[in-house]
Amino acid sequence: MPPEPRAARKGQTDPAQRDRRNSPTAKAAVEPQAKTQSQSGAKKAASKKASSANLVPALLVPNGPIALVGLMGVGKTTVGRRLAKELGRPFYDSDDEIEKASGRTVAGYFRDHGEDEFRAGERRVIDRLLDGSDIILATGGGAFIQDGARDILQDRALTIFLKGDFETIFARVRKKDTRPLLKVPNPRETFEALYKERYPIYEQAHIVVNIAKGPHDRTVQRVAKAIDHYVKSQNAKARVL
Ligand SMILES: Nc1ncnc2c1ncn2[C@@H]1O[C@H](COP(=O)(O)OP(=O)(O)OP(=O)(O)O)[C@@H](O)[C@H]1O
Ligand SMILES: O=C(O)C1=C[C@@H](O)[C@@H](O)[C@H](O)C1
Ligand SMILES: [Mg+2]
Repeated sequence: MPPEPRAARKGQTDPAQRDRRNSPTAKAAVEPQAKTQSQSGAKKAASKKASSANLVPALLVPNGPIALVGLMGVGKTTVGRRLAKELGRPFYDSDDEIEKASGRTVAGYFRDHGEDEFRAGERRVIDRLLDGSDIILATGGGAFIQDGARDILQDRALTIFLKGDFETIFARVRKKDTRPLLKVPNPRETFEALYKERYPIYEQAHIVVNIAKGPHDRTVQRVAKAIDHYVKSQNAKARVL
């Protein structure tokens, strides 16, 4: 079930709004609002510097967790960290949290405990992180593929599938040899198999965003706009019902 359309202005976490979030009248009352920054101002701000604020001018963003899902290398961590900065929200990465909790690298954890235990740990970490707070969560590439973690993510977060074409993301993952699933004699074949198996599952996310060509920040902007559209479409539905 997608989360309720709990819209807030960018960076705001309004507790009163949270309390109202399950009320149908509250849904209907959330109107798309005029942008507070002019388009030209937004463009200037966006082009000024990759890491500067205001890449994401005054869009509607729901309260509660937002989770990025998708294949390894697509940019969940990179984009998630920047999105969190733009929205003024805390950022977490499930792989990092597993590493912190276990004192092992992801690769070390796979090696010593195997994938099944890693998945159980991943599920626990995601369960702990999704406590309703307004966080941005970058998930590990396989998190959304396992039923248990996917159910938790779908129930308690607004999920966003970052979708990239095979060659672009394979070129990225080839640069590092830290990903245990790709430490195989033919990583291209393995990656292709994961791509084919997993894409239909990632498609179940509440929102799908094609990654942009070029700098990370273009994708950050796309994600923010997609969230805004999603909230507005949910509000429109609430008004019709
Ligand atoms: N738009 C981009 N242009 C160029 N490189 C990028 C872009 N987005 C991400 N990258 C690079 O691709 C690599 C993988 O990105 P990242 O670690 O964010 O992916 P991920 O989806 O979190 O992967 P994993 O599931 O393995 O954690 C990083 O080195 C990152 O800098
Ligand atoms: O795609 C996957 O299954 C994985 C992706 C990484 O983020 C790590 O969670 C781990 O390497 C497994
Ligand atoms: Mg990552």
